[in-house]
Amino acid sequence: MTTLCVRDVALSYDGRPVLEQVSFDLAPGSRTLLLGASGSGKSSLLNIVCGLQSPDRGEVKLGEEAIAPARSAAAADRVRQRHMGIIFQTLRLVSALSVRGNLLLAQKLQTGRRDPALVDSVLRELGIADRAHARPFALSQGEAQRAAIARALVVRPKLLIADEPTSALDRDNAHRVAGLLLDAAKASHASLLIATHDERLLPHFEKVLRIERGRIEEGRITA
Ligand SMILES: Nc1ncnc2c1ncn2[C@@H]1O[C@H](COP(=O)(O)OP(=O)(O)OP(=O)(O)O)[C@@H](O)[C@H]1O
Repeated sequence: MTTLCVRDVALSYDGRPVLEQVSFDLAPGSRTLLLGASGSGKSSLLNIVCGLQSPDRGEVKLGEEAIAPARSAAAADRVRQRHMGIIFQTLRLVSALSVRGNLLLAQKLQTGRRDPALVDSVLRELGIADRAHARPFALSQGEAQRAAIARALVVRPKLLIADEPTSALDRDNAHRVAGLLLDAAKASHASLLIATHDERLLPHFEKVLRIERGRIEEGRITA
């Protein structure tokens, strides 16, 4: 069984190819790094996987649900909202709301309903239950990062995606955040896909997808 299936995806900007024949699968509960130099196409590929951007060619499916080509942009949005948790490089917490308010809002927007018990349990899982009523500006960097991870988990996603979660961090904090993401994905039984150029994360992952000159090379991490 596969969580995510990407087949022969291609993308060009203004006639300049960025992705060519990109194919890979993610198994349920798998942990995968998407590695590539700056400008290699990682964010473009994540956008395509999330249904935020359409490829020129190719297919993307999450389970049985089509993301590309999608019946409509709204159909792709629905798959993303119901089944994906996304942690952006800039955390994008709403400053007017508490941490708990941010999580409840995300849940309502993505699923149409609030589940306060699930929100409280995710806050506990991430170790920030005691900061539930704090506003984002009052959080430490580490707490804000946990809040952003917690927000991605309140829909119990099948796929948890993070874009460059550690590039601005020192070594210890990079490993700590990687550990948090791995634990969070495991607790939610989600597949984890992290796009990064931070090779320090390699030891935490079982599979690596390397983008080079628009193509993906797939490898298993054995060390
Ligand atoms: N909307 C766009 N229009 C034209 N070119 C674009 C657009 N978005 C990205 N590009 C170009 O496509 C290439 C891939 O960009 P992308 O952001 O996907 O790479 P990346 O691997 O995520 O880079 P980084 O690690 O620096 O964030 C880059 O050369 C970028 O300049």
